Amino acid sequence: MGSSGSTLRQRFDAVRALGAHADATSFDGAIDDELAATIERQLELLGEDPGRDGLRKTPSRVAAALRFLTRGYDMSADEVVGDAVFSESYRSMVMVRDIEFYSLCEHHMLPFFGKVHIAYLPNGRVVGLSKLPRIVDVYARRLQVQERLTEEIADAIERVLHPAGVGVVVEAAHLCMMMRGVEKQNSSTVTSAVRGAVRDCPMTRDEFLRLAHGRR
Ligand SMILES: Nc1nc2c(ncn2[C@@H]2O[C@H](COP(=O)(O)OP(=O)(O)OP(=O)(O)O)[C@@H](O)[C@H]2O)c(=O)[nH]1
Ligand SMILES: [Zn+2]
Repeated sequence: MGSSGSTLRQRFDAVRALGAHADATSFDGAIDDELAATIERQLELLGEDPGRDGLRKTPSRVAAALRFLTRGYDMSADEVVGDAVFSESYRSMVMVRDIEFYSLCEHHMLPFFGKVHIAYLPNGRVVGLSKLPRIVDVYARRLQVQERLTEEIADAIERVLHPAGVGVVVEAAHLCMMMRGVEKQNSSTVTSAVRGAVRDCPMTRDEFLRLAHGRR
């Protein structure tokens, strides 16, 4: 599986290669059933009784939750933006701040979550504002590391909008550093990706950092 994730078809083929659901008609159904079976097995290995009342539906619930939390694999930035790109002469910085996100770290499959700030410099075109948080979800709803999430959001905005510059800042807390491992409750991780004039022009870069830190 590459960093962009596999397609539903590839995942279905993988499920079929295991010999399960050879004649299933629904890709989604086959994957959900196979996921639930592995979760039932995990419960057994953890010493639980998957047959007891409270756990009977847990494998299918967890399967559905995992599919929801990784639904970005079935989405693309181009699709979510659609035709919401509009000709405009406005050329100053546009920033959408404090976009909350939830992702799963690819090392432990535990949540990391926080806020994304996105800025771009229009180059004759602006994008519908809601599409920026939608782009965040396309890449956050996958197994990720924070650095790649940051870069992928910036890459997508460049590709879709061809702006004069892009800046993305991600601030996050990682549960794998909080509830296990080093058990540090108050650290936060900040990553950034800057492109075009947001990287190369000192004044623009300063404006971006000021806005990203909530100063005017
Ligand atoms: N760079 C980066 N590292 C991450 C991210 N999420 C989790 N990690 C780290 O991935 C690393 C995996 O290290 P390993 O030594 O293989 O795994 P581990 O023994 O579980 O490590 P500890 O968390 O230190 O107990 C850890 O240092 C995690 O903090 C992320 O988004 N970016
Ligand atoms: Zn982790």
